[in-house]
Amino acid sequence: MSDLILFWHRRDLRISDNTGLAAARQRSQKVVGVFCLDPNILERDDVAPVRVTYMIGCLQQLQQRYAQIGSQLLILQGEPREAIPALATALSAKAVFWNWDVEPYSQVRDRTVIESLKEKGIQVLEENWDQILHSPDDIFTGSNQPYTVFTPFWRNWSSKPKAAPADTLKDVEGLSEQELQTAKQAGAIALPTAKDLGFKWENGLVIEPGEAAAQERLEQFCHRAIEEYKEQRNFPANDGTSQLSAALKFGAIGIRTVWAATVEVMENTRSDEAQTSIRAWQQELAWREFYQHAMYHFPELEQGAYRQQFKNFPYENNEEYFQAWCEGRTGYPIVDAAMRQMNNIGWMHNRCRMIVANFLTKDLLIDPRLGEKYFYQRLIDGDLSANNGGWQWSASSGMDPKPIRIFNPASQAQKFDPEGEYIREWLLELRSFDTEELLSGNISKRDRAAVDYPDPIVDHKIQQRQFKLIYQQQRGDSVNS
Ligand SMILES: Cc1cc2nc3c(=O)[nH]c(=O)nc-3n(C[C@H](O)[C@H](O)[C@H](O)COP(=O)(O)OP(=O)(O)OC[C@H]3O[C@@H](n4cnc5c(N)ncnc54)[C@H](O)[C@@H]3O)c2cc1C
Repeated sequence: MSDLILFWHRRDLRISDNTGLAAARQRSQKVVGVFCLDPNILERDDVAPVRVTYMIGCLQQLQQRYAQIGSQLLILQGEPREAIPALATALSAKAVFWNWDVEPYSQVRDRTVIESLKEKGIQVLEENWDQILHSPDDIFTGSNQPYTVFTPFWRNWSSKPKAAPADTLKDVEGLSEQELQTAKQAGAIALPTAKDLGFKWENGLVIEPGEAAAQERLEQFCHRAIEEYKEQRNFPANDGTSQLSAALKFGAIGIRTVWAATVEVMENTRSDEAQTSIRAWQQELAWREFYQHAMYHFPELEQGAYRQQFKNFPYENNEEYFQAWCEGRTGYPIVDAAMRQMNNIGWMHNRCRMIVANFLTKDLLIDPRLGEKYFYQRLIDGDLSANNGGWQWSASSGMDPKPIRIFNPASQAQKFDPEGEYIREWLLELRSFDTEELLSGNISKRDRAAVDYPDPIVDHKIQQRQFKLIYQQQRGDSVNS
């Protein structure tokens, strides 16, 4: 009889191209999955109902995948440091394997689980990376330090060979009926719905959960859009990006599979333009890793600004302004359209994420941590490292060096939504206005009142001057806009 290995899934909700799972299968034929609904995560006040709904959908699909190959995915609910060792002990598991994570909470949690398992004589697989192409300890500067600037990171990271996708789990043995009973006694439960867990999301999912849907999305994107990515990626009204972020966050797709797909399209195209686009998309995957490595090496990023002059920045934090920003009622059409997109579907285009984050921090003078949390409460793809990196980049408080960027909402709209399609899609009350009015925001008080659309809550020109002044007082640096 084979030894039982439990594989603890966390943000790798798939059986294909999963490095830890493939390692478990190499060790034994009897591999059973487990997922733990962790109150330390689910009871935080920044959990997005849409994200939990997507995650539960991925877990449903994963249970089906395990059933198809003759094994099971068990669900636990409780403190991982108690629930995982209790299940492993009850089932006399030889080992518990899982993939490593960069997030500060995961690092602490995993150490307590390892301790508890080792005390019970159960083996673990340590330091196994799966969700990134290179371990954070593999990409260092010449002086052996973590990178704090993206471009040299990218040069180093992109020059390194990438691993091929890991073997898909197959030919496995699951638990017997009797062992399943034991698992239940040790805490295994039926998979709850998001609603059972107290999360209400009624707007449907714009991104279909699960491994098969993620694979299909990747194929579709690589079939066509990736070759036009550089051109299309900045226009929120167009379907020019992959929308793979939720799948990458929860690991519904393996990063090696994603990378291999980009290499394949690169090999099959001779057009310089297409190759530049594919490279641009690969670079986004590198940004994702840059932020994950940064979170691993500098866990204090979770608490706030990286740059010294932003650590005590005197943000005004006007509550009414913050509320208006959250609701998409600032009176700036491109900002409001973007916020309503996120509030409605739980996803926002990258260009718009940059616009609204810039607006909150530079025009409304509100602490980026408030915006970061609001995003996390709403996004289907909410990810600590990417969200923190995006907010710090937009607030100019992060690792990227000067210049300080101040976006003008009207110029952004004119450049990236030139027909006003995106604004019209999300601001129904402004649908019949002229494009010029939508883009510039030059709409009379009377016209605004007639459709119950607010006046601008601040004046961009005044606010940007104010921001620059405060910034210069803090440090005396120059500011570009
Ligand atoms: C303020 C702000 C907050 C953000 N919050 C998140 C977040 O919580 N979760 C998240 O996944 N992304 C976040 N991003 C990054 C980016 O906006 C999204 O990854 C992207 O919009 C997702 O759409 P896509 O999958 O179509 O991206 P594509 O353009 O197709 O990019 C492919 C993949 O690369 C990664 N990626 C792309 N851009 C970035 C980036 N700038 N930083 C890190 N990874 C990137 C994502 O995994 C994405 O799926 C944020 C950006 C900003 C400016």
